[in-house]
Amino acid sequence: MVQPTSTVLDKESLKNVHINKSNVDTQIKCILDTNPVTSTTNHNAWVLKAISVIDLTTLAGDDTRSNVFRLCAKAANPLPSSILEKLELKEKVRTAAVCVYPSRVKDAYEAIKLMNLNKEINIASVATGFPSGLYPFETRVQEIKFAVNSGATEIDVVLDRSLVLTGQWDALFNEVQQMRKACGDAHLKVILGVGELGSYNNIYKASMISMMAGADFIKTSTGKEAVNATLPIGLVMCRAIRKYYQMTGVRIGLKPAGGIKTTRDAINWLVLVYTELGPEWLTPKLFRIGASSLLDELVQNIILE
Ligand SMILES: O=C[C@H](O)COP(=O)(O)O
Repeated sequence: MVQPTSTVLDKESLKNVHINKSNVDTQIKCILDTNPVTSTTNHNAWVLKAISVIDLTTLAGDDTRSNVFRLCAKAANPLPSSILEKLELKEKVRTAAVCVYPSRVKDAYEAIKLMNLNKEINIASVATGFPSGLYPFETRVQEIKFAVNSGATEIDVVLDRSLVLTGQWDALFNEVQQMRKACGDAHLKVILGVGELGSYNNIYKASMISMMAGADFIKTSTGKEAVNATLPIGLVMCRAIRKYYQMTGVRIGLKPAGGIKTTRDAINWLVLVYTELGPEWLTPKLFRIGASSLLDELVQNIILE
């Protein structure tokens, strides 16, 4: 669990952040020119890596206990036996977590307990007035406690974007710090809602403030905004994570989420993180992909010879 580090970093220093959009776009083009897929074995290794970092998500108004049970079964056994037999894998492949609404956490907890996989599959819950964050602070914090008490081990909170858009950095820091406290031992992922933050500078600053206030992960989006996880935005967040690591020695995770649907999308994100943060970030402890419809596509793209 990451502790708040406001004493290490000075919030005032964020005033001089200027991120140049055309530089970001050029750098993304260079990164994506590096195609890591060089053979069938290597292609499958990237696909399996992508599966292992998925937070398998259902965040729909019609979510029920039974579809959460099905989601958990899929997270536990994402590959059909026909593929398992052909690949002869040494290690079991599972997704890193499932991600649900607070009221469905109990169902996920019971499903995962039934399979005896509590230590292998994390249970993430969205909270704090997902997706807008525009609810009273008291109820937002109560949602965190409710989800933790129901069995969530990871909490994906949303920021109140208005605090970013009006430059209320201290208020933002205080809110995230209190959310961190409410999580107790659960990991805190802070969803920035990047598509509604107005500029790359704001995305960078909100990333820094969230990390200073104790986020274990910074996450791009709820999946409900018009603009969700894009690679240029991912690059800006990686740069903030790298800067934070250089200044504190603490590694914070990245979770792109929202609109990641294809094998190419997933591999591009892995390449971005590998290039910008290094191979040590390509583990479920430091990298997740939040997605509701990516898994089937990845499984279909495993090449069997
Ligand atoms: O947190 C995860 C996102 O809500 C998933 O978005 P998606 O449904 O576009 O994959």
